[in-house]
Amino acid sequence: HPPWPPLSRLPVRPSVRPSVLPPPLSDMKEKNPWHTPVTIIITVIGVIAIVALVTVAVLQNKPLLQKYKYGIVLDAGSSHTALYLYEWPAEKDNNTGRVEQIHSCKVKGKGISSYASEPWKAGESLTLCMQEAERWVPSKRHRETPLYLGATAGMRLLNMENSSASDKVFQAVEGALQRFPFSYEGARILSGQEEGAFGWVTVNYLDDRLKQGLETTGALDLGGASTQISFVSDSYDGSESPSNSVTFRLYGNDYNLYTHSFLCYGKDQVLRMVLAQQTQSGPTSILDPCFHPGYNVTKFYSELYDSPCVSDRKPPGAPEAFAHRGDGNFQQCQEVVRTVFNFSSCRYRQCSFNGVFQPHLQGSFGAFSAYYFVMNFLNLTDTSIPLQAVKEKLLQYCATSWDQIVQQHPGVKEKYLAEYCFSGTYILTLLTEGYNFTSENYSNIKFIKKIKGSDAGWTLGYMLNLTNMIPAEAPDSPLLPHAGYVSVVTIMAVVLFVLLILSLRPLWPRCSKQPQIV
Ligand SMILES: Nc1ccn([C@@H]2O[C@H](COP(=O)(O)OP(=O)(O)OP(=O)(O)O)[C@@H](O)[C@H]2O)c(=O)n1
Ligand SMILES: [Ca+2]
Repeated sequence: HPPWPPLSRLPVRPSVRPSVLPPPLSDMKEKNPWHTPVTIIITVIGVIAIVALVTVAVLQNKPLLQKYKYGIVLDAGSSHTALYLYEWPAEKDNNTGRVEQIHSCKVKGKGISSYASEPWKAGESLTLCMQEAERWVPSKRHRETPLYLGATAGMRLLNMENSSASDKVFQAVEGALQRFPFSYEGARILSGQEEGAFGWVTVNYLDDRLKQGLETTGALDLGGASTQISFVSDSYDGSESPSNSVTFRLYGNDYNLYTHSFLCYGKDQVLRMVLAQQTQSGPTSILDPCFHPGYNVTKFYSELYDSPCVSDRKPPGAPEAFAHRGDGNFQQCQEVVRTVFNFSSCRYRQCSFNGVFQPHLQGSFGAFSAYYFVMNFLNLTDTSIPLQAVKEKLLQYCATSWDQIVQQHPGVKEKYLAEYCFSGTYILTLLTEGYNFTSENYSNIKFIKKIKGSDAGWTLGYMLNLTNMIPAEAPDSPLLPHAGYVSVVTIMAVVLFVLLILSLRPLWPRCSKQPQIV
């Protein structure tokens, strides 16, 4: 017998709550069983505990207000100086923290070695970029921010030629840098090996290859006065030609790096050598296959031969100047460029050129600085283009008249513009005939400027080394990534809380009788 009348006998009321349901809250005689002081207190304490636990977990592992440290490196190259500003999370100097370039500044004017006769100007030239760095680094970090200056081939040559002049340039630079509130850590000339090795460290650090112990990428750097090649080859253990060997232990891995720096083989000095080759007899005019037809500029013998790379070849009794005229012939240009390489003697198993040992090329390569400027200008950074097609493109480009070139590139400095035919030819010849890249492995080269926002070059590797930012051994990695850790703590806290509530069941107020049907 149903406790209530059958549905058909219920009085029909328009859209009303069936009377079998509990009455509205206001009608209820009993309190909600969860609204007792005990459950309210437990809930509040539980929620506070969970919030506290999660907050501690988050704060403990990752300060919400991330603090950063900074480092500044000045790259005093032969053709120009550039300032690089790096930043990294303050707590993680030497393991998981990643160093990033946050700013760079190109110093106006030429490289510091060009101020040999007026050294104070070398120091002065750095002021604007240094003031910029002062604004970029938060002032309370100024004093602890290390500042380094490294000079490369331009100062190497000046030091060889006139060491007191190079000392004076350094004094001027030092004086200028010490006026800034940073922690000045010195200015010096890097050796060719350092320049090559630190470029390699930079490329592989930015690619995350060192920390992960992956196969490394070789580094090809082309400057104005020297060029570097650095790579790891299984066929090289350092015993053959030890002067080319640099060993590192980084993140628990040993690396035996082959590196060589060719002084005078940066593109500005090679151009001098190529011009020296064409002015051996002291002519008043030359027709240069590496320059565009119609190019015609007066050049001075005294300026051309003012470098240790060519000074001993100055033709005796040469006139003051010569007309440098372009002929635009890639093949003939390559022939002249070849004359700067000496392939005749090698006392090792194998050599690149000038009797310098080079192991078998291995792996991929990143080619940066002037390699990139030139190949990017020529639209030839894509190395999947067959070598033969690259040569054909260059052949066409070199044959284009100077008038047309100037017209087609109104925004490019004429000094740069005039030299891309020569530079492209030199790069191709250096890679294929100097270093022995072939049409098969040419595509292993990548022409790059930046990796993940930081410029490829020796500066980052140099700073990482001097600040001991790459540990020899792999850092202990946390069991869980931060997000996983926080999730686990949260889930555990919620589970514990529910268990607590359940365990307090005996204390729960008993559910009262069903409300009566009215
Ligand atoms: N947009 C640009 C910028 C630079 N260059 C050329 O690139 C060379 C300089 O390359 P860089 O790597 O800056 O050389 P440095 O560091 O100054 O020289 P080094 O490393 O030999 O000391 C110079 O010949 C310069 O004319 C270029 O062709 N196009
Ligand atoms: Ca350089």
